[in-house]
Parts: sequence; structure tokens; C-alpha cells
Amino acid sequence: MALIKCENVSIGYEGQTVVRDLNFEIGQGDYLCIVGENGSGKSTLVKSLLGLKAVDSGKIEFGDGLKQKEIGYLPQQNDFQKDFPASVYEVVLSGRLNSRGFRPFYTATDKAEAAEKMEMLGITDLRGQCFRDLSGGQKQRVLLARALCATKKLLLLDEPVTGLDPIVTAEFYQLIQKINRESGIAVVMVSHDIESAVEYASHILHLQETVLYFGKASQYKKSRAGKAFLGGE
Ligand SMILES: Nc1ncnc2c1ncn2[C@@H]1O[C@H](COP(=O)(O)OP(=O)(O)OP(=O)(O)O)[C@@H](O)[C@H]1O
Repeated sequence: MALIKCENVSIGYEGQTVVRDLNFEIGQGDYLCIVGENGSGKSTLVKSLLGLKAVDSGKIEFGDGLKQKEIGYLPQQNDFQKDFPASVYEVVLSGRLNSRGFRPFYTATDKAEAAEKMEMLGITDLRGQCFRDLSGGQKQRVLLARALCATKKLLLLDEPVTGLDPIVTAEFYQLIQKINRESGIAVVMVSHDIESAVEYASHILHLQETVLYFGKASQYKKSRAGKAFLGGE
């Protein structure tokens, strides 16, 4: 079975449907970009994938050993997060909170995982620095290390390159690609950067109230939805 399967999913707020009849699935090692205009329901879908918002109808199923609370999540940036008064190490380690359950302290395994992910992302030197003093690109690496601490199977990234300059953005995409290819971790990324989505992703989910397109990224460019969104038609 797929890691995540959405069947006829509709989600809304206070009786108002935002997205309806969503059908798609995410397989092991996939790299899915969710695209669509502002207000098309991307973040709403993300909340439901994380179990933070109930669906109105349909179902979201998890398979291949993925549990909903073991999704590694990198949230959309907000001002609170930018000014978070904690060290880099503390932020990365907090990715282990879900798996810690009711244990009061982090274990040696939690700490080893945090150290390994910091090394993997080249941020070990920043370990003792305050998160809020980092550059935008460094902050995203720290939050990515934190998300990696929470999962072995699936990363969910909500607009991770917003506010980053083109060079740091390209580095971030390459990092994600490397993690996806070398660790086999599936990636789901909400993005407004459609050109890069098509370049890096294996699959595209284009939302506009419902699914305008779901399938291979290479085919998306030739689809009606893809041509219109990429500016070719
Ligand atoms: N908490 C909420 N209560 C009521 N309506 C909401 C709430 N959150 C979002 N909405 C509405 O749901 C719709 C979809 O919003 P959502 O944030 O999911 O879109 P999005 O595709 O992620 O947009 P963007 O690209 O701007 O981030 C919008 O019309 C929005 O106003």
C-alpha cells in the first residue's frame, strides 16, 4: 500500500467546503509537490494530513508502516518561529518530542539522532547558537533537521523556501533532493515555485477546489492544468 492514500476527501471550515473529492496517493520515495493559487486549500490539506484538522468526508489512510504522528513537518514560517528563543540543538532535539511520548527526558537515542541530523545538514557548528540569530537559510536547515528527527519515512514541507534568496533556495532544493534520493524518505512539499516543483518533484498535485491534476511531474508540463499554470497557454 501507499504511505498515504486520500479517498474522496473533502475538508472545510464551519460548513464551507474548501477542497472536495480529493483522490491521490503518496508512495515510498515519492517527491510530491502540491501547487495551486492562494486560497486553493493547500495548507488546509496539510493540516488534515497531519491530523490537526478532521476531514468532512472521505478518508485519509496511512500504510507501509507510516504512522500519522511520525510525519516530519516543516511548517510555514511565521514571526513567532523566527524569534524562537532556543538554541539550535534544542530546536533540533524537539523533533523527537512526538516519539518521546510521556517520558519526561530525552534519551541517549534522541540525542544521538539530533546530533546525526545536525551533522547531515552541516549545522553542527551552530549547535549552541540562538535560533533567532540565524540567517533565513540556516533557520530552514535547523527546522529541516528537526523534521528529520521526527521521521524515517515522510517529510512534509509547507512553502519552505519563502523569503530565501535564489542561491540559498537552490541549495535547499538540492538538499531535499539528496535526502529523498539517498535516504528514500518521501517528500511532500507545498510550493508556489512551480518551475522548481516541476524540475525536482516526481509527482504534482495541483489543487483548485478539487484536484486539477495529479500524476507524474513530467506529464504535468504537457497537461492542460500544467500548461496554464506554467504560463505556456
Ligand atoms: N481557520 C480558518 N477558518 C476559516 N477559513 C479558513 C481557515 N483557514 C483557511 N481558511 C480558508 O480556506 C481557504 C483555503 O485556505 P488555505 O490556507 O488552505 O489555502 P492555501 O492554498 O494554503 O493558500 P496560500 O497559498 O495563500 O497559503 C481560504 O479561502 C481560507 O480563507
